[in-house]
Amino acid sequence: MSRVIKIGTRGSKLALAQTGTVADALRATGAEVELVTVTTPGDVSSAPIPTIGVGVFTSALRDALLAGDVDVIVHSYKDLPTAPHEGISLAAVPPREDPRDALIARDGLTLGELPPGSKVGTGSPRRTAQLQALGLGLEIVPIRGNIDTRMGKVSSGELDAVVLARAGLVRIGRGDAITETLDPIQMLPAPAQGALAVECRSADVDTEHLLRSTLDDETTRVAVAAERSLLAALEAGCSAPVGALAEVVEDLDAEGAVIERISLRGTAAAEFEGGAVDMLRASALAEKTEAVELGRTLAAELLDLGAGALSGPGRTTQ
Ligand SMILES: NCc1[nH]cc(CCC(=O)O)c1CC(=O)O
Repeated sequence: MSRVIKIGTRGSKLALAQTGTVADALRATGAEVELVTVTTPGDVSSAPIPTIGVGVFTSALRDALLAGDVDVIVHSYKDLPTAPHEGISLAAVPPREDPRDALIARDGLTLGELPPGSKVGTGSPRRTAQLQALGLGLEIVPIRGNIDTRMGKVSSGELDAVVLARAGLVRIGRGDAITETLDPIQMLPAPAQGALAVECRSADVDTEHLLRSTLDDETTRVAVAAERSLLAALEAGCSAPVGALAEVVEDLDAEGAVIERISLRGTAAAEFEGGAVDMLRASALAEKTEAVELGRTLAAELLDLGAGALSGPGRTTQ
C-alpha cells in the first residue's frame, strides 16, 4: 500500500503509548503511518465518567474516522460502548496485556495491610463496590484524571492508595509503582480491560485486512467477546457495576483429548432493602465457539441472583 495510513489517537500518555504500538506494528510491515491527535470531551471535562456518559473518549475518534480525517483509530477496548457503530469495523483485537487491577499504596502496602479508615481513590463504581464488599473498612474517595494525576494523590499523602488498571500502568512504563496486583478472586476487572480495539471504516477493506493480519489475536478476541456479551446482557437488565474475566483454558473432551474452553467469571452488584449492597458472583465454562452464549448465560444467572435488584429477587433498571 503506497498511501499514508493516518492513525487517530487521544493525546494522553496512555493513548499515545497504545497507538504507538499499533503504529510500530504497521510500520514493520512497510506501511507509512502518521499519528493524528484528536481531543475528546473526556479529555476536557473533569466530571465523573458516569455523569458524562459512555463513549466520552471514543465518539470524537469515531467521528474523525467517518469524516475521513483519519483511517485507523485505537481505543482501550473497555471504554467502547457495547453497541456496534454503523460504518465502522472492529478490524483487530491485539494480544491483551494483564487484565487485572493494581493497587498503588503508600509505603508498599497491600490491600490487606491497609488499616480500616484508609482512604482509597477510584472513580469506578465497579472498583468501589468490590472494595466495599471486602469489608476492610476502607473509605472510598471518588477521583478522576489521568493516571499520573491519580498516582500523585498517593505520593502527595492525600490518599493512602489508588486502584488502577495494571495494563495502563505497564503501558506508560509505571508498573514499578504497583504495590499489589489484585487477584480476580477479590477484584474482577472491567470487561475487556487490558485489551485494545483497532477500528477502521467498514468500506476500507484494504486497511481492514492489513490490521487484521498484522495485529489480531484470536484468544483475546474470544475472551473479550464473552466478557462484553455478559456486559451487554446485564446493561439490558440492570445498571449495576459489572466485572468480568474470561480466560481460554485447556481442558479434556469426552475422549480425553486436550481442547480449549473459555472460563468466564462475572460479578454485579445487588442492592437490598435498607441500602445494603453486595457483589454477586458466578462462573461458567463453555466451548471456545460459544463465547457470546456463555456471556449471556452468566448474565442471566447474575440477574436471577438479584443483580441490580432493589430488594432481593426481582429487577429494576434504575
Ligand atoms: N477508564 C479509563 C481507562 N481506560 C483504559 C484504562 C487502562 C488500560 C486498559 O484497561 O486497557 C483506563 C485507566 C484505568 O482504568 O486505570
